[in-house]
Amino acid sequence: MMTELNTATMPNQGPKNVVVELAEIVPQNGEVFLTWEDLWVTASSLKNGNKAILKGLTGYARPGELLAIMGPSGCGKSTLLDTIAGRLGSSTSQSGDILINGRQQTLAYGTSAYVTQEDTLMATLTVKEAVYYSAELQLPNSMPKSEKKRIADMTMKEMGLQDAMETRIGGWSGKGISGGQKRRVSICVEILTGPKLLFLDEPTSGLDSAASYYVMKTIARQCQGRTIIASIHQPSAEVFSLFHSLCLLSSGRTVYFGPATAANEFFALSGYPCPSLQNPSDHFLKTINSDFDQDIEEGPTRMKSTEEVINILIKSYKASDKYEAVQSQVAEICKQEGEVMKKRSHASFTTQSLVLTRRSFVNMSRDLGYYWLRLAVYIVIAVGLGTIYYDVGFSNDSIQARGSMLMFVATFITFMAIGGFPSFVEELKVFRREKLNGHYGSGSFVIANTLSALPYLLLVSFIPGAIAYFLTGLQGGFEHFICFALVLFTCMMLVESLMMIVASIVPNFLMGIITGAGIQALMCLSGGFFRLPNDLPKLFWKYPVHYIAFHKYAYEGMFKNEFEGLKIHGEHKGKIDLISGENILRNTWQMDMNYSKWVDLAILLGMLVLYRLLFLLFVKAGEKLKPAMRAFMSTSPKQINSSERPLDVLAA
Ligand SMILES: Nc1ncnc2c1ncn2[C@@H]1O[C@H](COP(=O)(O)OP(=O)(O)OP(=O)(O)O)[C@@H](O)[C@H]1O
Repeated sequence: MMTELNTATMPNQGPKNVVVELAEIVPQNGEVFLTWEDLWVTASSLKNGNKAILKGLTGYARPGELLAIMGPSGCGKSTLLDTIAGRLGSSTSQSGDILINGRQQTLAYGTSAYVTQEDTLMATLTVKEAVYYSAELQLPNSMPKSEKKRIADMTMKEMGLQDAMETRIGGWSGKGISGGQKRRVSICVEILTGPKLLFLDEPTSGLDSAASYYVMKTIARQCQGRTIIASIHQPSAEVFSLFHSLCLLSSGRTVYFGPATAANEFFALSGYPCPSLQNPSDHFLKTINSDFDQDIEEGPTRMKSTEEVINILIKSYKASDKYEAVQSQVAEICKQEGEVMKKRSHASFTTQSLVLTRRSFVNMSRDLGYYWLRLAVYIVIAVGLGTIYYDVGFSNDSIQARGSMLMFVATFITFMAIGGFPSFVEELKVFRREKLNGHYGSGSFVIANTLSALPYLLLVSFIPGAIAYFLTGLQGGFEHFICFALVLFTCMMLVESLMMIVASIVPNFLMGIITGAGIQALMCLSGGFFRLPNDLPKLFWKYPVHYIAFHKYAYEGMFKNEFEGLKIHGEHKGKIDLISGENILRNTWQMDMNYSKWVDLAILLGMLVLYRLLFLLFVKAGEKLKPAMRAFMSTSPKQINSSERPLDVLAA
């Protein structure tokens, strides 16, 4: 489509009629046209009030093109990407129109991918495993396994990862592949399915110039039928030549938006030509970087501050044919009201749950901090418990000893399940990234995490449990031991589930550990051991905390298991009396004897299901609440302080 535009007079340019080529703008085969108009983003803080990050940006991205967003550090590149990808944090508010194919619609599940600046990968997997698992998770069930493997191998090769395929990714738990290779793995797992819309936040950071070129070339090659938007810091001339369009930002304002090849001419016509032998992108960034307060030479004698130069460039852009072309293109795309985005076909829920279970199981087996370290510490503690309470006997004193030993197991051993929290938080980060990119849903993750943890939790509860149980000489019999170990196992799973809920609410793992520990401390205080049930203050501690705390049922289950059927050899006036365990439970520990230990175990299992469902609910609520909060916080541009509005908007 060709449109003739009458452009306004531009500094250093005479008025002219410009013929701008408008691309074919009817989206086909799930293609995506993305437009944003008068986009404002503000961050609000109590200390600094409202601060505009993006100031009235307008632009578009089309299928078959690679749009590069460039600008000095802090100019708003990531914010722009986050905003148009619908991922803006709730601490910011936005206004303006973002349309997909001319419609106000959300990106359908799995149609877009976002490679974030931070590489969030599973540190324990090798590159090959990470990409294979990702292919199995994302590609549809109808595709043969060999084809999935072929696509994964080809993509890894394209990303230059063939030599690192067998190396572990590594991370906080140990060194693995380099930062640049991680970047490439992150890109690799997102382009496996060829999403129709791809956002890349600084895909070349950490890469050397050759790797940057090859990675960007691979990305540019994916453009056919796809819309790709990448923020980039400092592209070499070769990388720059791969861009179709360029969006140049400075302090949240557009300095230039248009064909990448025409940017040089724009700078020259605005009075700031690129010196010969200088990389054009270096020149652009140097000219518009106001962070260092450098004056820019303008002729042999005149100097201008960077801020002045930026304002000149912005005015120049506003008066240029490029600006007109952007407005016309956006209007034209919006008029079309094209395709409604459809979900991409992907692996079934069962396949995703199974693949995730396998992946999580492998991760848990390789991450020492997840279970192995805990198993070792538990064994040491169990030996400690067993030797301190060794062969506890049946005397009067053994009542207190048995009670203390069981309380320690039900409270402190389970409390230490918190130790696996950092590993879980790392896994949760990977889940969040993959979930946002539509690799799978929250349900598969919760199921997979539960199933993969089962064997390890059985190990860490049964082995140390057996050591402590038999060394102490608690009630003999298989049934008694199984009940004791099952209560311990369920409590450990409950603590893990509690920590999962905490992780879904609290932003970082240090705060998570403190919060989780605090909640458990309150529950164990009201569990009925440190203060007997009838002595607990009625308000709050007894009703409701005592009944909500899983410790009540854990103590009851373990105590009933131990004391029921037990005969204690008590001494009364020099004579030996046999005291029944039931009496001790009723009178010494004030236990509710209206139901059996198995009911306590069943209540604990019910709580476990409830906790896992709550975790699922919190994860899902988070997904729904974020956009709602953003919509609630969205402001109209008029609410933004007028001093923040850019020159061009004020002038209009
Ligand atoms: N939630 C927020 N609250 C307050 N300020 C914010 C928030 N998000 C971004 N900013 C500020 O907005 C500006 C732009 O941030 P952004 O991350 O988009 O920049 P960038 O161009 O991507 O930078 P870099 O290239 O260094 O990654 C920065 O000054 C940043 O401090």
